[in-house]
Amino acid sequence: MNTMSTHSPLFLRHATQLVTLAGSSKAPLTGNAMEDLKIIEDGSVWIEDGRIQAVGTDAELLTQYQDRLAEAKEIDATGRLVTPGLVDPHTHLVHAGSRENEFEKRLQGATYMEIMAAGGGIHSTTRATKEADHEQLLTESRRRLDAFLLQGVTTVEAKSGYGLEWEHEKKQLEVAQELNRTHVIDIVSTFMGAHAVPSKYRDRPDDFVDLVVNEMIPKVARLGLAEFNDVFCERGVFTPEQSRRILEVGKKHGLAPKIHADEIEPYAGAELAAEVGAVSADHLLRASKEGIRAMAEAGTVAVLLPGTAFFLMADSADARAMIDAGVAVALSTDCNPGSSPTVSLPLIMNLGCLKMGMTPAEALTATTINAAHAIRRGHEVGSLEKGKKADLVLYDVSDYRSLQYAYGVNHARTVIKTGQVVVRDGLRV
Ligand SMILES: N=CN[C@@H](CCC(=O)O)C(=O)O
Ligand SMILES: [Zn+2]
Repeated sequence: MNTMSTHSPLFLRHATQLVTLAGSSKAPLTGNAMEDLKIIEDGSVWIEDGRIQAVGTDAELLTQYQDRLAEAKEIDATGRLVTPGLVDPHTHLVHAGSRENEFEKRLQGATYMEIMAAGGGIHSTTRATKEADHEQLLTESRRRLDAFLLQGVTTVEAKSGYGLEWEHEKKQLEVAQELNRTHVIDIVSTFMGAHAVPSKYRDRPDDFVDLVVNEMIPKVARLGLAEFNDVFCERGVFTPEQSRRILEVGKKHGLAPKIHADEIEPYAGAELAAEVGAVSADHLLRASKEGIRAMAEAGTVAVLLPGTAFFLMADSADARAMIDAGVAVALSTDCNPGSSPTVSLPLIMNLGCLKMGMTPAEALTATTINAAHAIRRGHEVGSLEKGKKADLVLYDVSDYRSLQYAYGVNHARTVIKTGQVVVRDGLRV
């Protein structure tokens, strides 16, 4: 939502640690640079017209704005950590229903893919989403967005893919658009018509691919319903050849490619991501060494989803190997009812550290500036520097490592979105 502030300037002062991540608006951070959070101690930020006007030590900003102090509203961040608003670059936000029954089945030994092959999984959420009307989807998704916001998330990517028919894919994308207009969180939309092969196409999946590329993608592009095009490239879902076709046709229509790659089995998804110039390849639990190398060369961001590995009781992606190979790594919740029903990026950071060998600093980079680049918003959000959207989070701790360390705890107290306080004392304003 465009919540450009017409109010007085905000002067946030004296943050014990002001994590700025400044200087990387053009490209994501890779290698050792992912550890450099560009922290300012006793840091302050001057905010006006929804944008960051200046960032520095309190002494610097006091000098710069001494003539205007009287008109500003002050926020005292003494003893507090302040970070950029968190960015979630991979969610299935817009959906209906939940899948507790499958959770129980998996605990008894059924696998995610077995459940899907038997007509459950993505198909089950597709049935619920098709039955839901626009209003119901709006209400359910808005509730999830509110929960994201309370944990410091200010930008969220949202995929379709629970319609699998034009009418319902369109409905999901329209709900995402309406949420973008009416909720303070900014939404970035991705079309994912190729999320599963509908049962009536089970024996002729290429006919469904035809439908996606010949009808759905052109309509999505014509109506301006999404910016990205995604596909679930996985054995038993879409092959690398089908995925390539879907992503290449998307590109012709101006939709930037993303891919669900190498999640359950190695399937050369990372290689395909690099080949088609995908903005991001996501999951990558079973990505090959060659695929990782190719992604590093192509500049494809790895969006890793350790909550999904945790929830599916699978081995996590090898974030360490990816960072060491020069791949820019981002982290996401994957918020969806089947493989990761969470809205907590701080929890995901914790799992990134404990399960994937990331450092706390890398995990924070991966949920801010690198996450922003994974959805082509690196110029707008993800760091605190002059000219960027004033999206900030103020926590009840003073050390950034507390965010990854205290798992399952929400430390966000104040959230500022486009220059306005939207969460105060942990509550929605
Ligand atoms: N793996 C594919 N898609 C989603 C899960 C969707 C679902 O199970 O409903 C994911 O990214 O994890
Ligand atoms: Zn996903």
